[in-house]
Amino acid sequence: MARDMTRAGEPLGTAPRRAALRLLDAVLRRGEALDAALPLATRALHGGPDRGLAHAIAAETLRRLPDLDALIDSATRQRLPDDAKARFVLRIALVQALSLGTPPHAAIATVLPLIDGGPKRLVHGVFGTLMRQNASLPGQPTLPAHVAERWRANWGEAMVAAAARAIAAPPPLDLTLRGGNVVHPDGVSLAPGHVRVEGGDVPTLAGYAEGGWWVQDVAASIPARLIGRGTGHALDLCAAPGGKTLQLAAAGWQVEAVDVSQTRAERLAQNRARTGLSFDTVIADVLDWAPATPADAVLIDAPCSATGIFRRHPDVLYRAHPAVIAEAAALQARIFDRAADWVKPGGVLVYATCSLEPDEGEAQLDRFLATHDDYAIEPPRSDELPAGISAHASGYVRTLPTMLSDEGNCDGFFVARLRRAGG
Ligand SMILES: C[S@@+](CC[C@H](N)C(=O)[O-])C[C@H]1O[C@@H](n2cnc3c(N)ncnc32)[C@H](O)[C@@H]1O
Repeated sequence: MARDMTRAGEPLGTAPRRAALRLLDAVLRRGEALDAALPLATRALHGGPDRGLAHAIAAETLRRLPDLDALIDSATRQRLPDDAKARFVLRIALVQALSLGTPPHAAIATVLPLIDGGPKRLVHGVFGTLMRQNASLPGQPTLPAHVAERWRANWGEAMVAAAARAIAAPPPLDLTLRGGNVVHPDGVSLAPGHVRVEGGDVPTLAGYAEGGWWVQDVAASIPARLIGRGTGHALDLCAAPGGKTLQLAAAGWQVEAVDVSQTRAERLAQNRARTGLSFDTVIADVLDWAPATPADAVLIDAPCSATGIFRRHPDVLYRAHPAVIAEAAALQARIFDRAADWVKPGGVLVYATCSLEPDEGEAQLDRFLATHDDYAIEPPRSDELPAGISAHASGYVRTLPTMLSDEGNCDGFFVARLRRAGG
């Protein structure tokens, strides 16, 4: 039976803060994904609101980490080690008081029990000093230095500034529409079959139960847009939870959706049931598996560092180390090469990653084209792309945080469409 982690004698509300501490520990010390750590870290909490609070505290701490640490360092004579529990607890107290609107006395009272015999007086003292100084967080968050440095080197200063601005505010919610007359919340449309809404609790939004739409960032809708409408056989490789599978099925294709993860494939099944769209699912490792026949269209949404989705998943900023990017890039190259054999002559191959790292995008395309002379890049027409997004001069699509800045930005994606010779 679930047990509230608030222990006897602790202030009410300590339990979600303890769960937030566990989440931060999972991400920052063990390199786990925030969402993957959520079930275990929050398993003893009663109900959704406490779980939501724990997640919100941890996610906001990750969005604000360098600025929170700078405040902590300004108020300690001896720098606290990065992994000191006192630093973790201070981050949680400060982010609540300075960003989440928690009254300071509640922010500190609910974290002090987490110190467990540690330097409570130090934590209390640092927090009190900063509150008396009217400490505040900058309007534009500071990105972790190693990420800012890498992105500056690859994309320039304007991209780093745009990324920092983009992480400051909750991103809008993009919906992909199934087609026809479907019920959906009001919003702004940046492309056919797309609507951007302000956000909210997804299952309560208009039309969710009817299954006429699904959540998918506008940039994430580009890969399937570049395959377009068709009635032939389409392979969707690395398909779960299925945003692109649903798009392809809605566009008329006979889709075979392949993913290695049984758990994630369950999300594919739920999405199929809710939208009423039809497609086949295969649970397999694409490095071992092969289709029975080549397909008219193949979409690879390759596993990657996911740095392009840092707005909704700020933990990627702390997990996507160079070694992780290099490992993902090696896997992407293997999947890309295998999929090349699964496209019919004259068919189309779309390669995509939700990454802001050229090694997972531009460099993959260069390597592929240098080793596959039966493929040529097929640049998108402007009417195939959402408003405000254009193709790179080399014919692929690269979305960056500098794009759609007046509309609420978009995820970072790399998408290339290739046509196989013959047919
Ligand atoms: C970027 S996500 C896919 C998102 C999905 N295409 C969508 O639009 O909802 C990458 C997926 O690749 C899957 N994956 C990773 N390695 C794989 C492999 N070797 N074979 C098949 N699927 C793999 C993961 O389970 C994950 O679901």
